[in-house]
Amino acid sequence: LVYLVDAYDQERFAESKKELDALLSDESLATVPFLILGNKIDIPYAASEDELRFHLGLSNFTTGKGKVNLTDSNVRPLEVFMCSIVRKMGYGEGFKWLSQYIK
Ligand SMILES: Nc1nc2c(ncn2[C@@H]2O[C@H](COP(=O)(O)OP(=O)(O)OP(=O)(O)O)[C@@H](O)[C@H]2O)c(=O)[nH]1
Repeated sequence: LVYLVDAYDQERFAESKKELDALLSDESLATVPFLILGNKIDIPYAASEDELRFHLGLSNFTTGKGKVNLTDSNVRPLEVFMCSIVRKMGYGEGFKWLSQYIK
């Protein structure tokens, strides 16, 4: 699952968190890897990765970038990557991270 959040639209972080929480607690998605993309970082004052993680309540839930083997762990892969769709940057790393969990 790829969840794209506008990192500049801070007023809607609470709404984003609510939607994300609903997806995270959906039983039919329990084993689905989650890639959270924080978009629009080309705009000054967009939230940083840490800020976004905090506002989405993910500070203690991300499972690690790079190659992390979670096969026997019962832990759902979840990571935050910052990106700018208009600048064509950042999301490649995110999708690469995600691809290791797709069989
Ligand atoms: N600066 C910037 N603008 C972007 C980027 N990606 C998309 N946009 C612009 O954002 C606008 C659409 O984005 P949103 O308004 O967030 O679109 P949306 O998700 O359909 O809208 P909501 O459902 O209301 O959240 C367009 O004008 C895009 O050009 C980006 O990486 N940087």
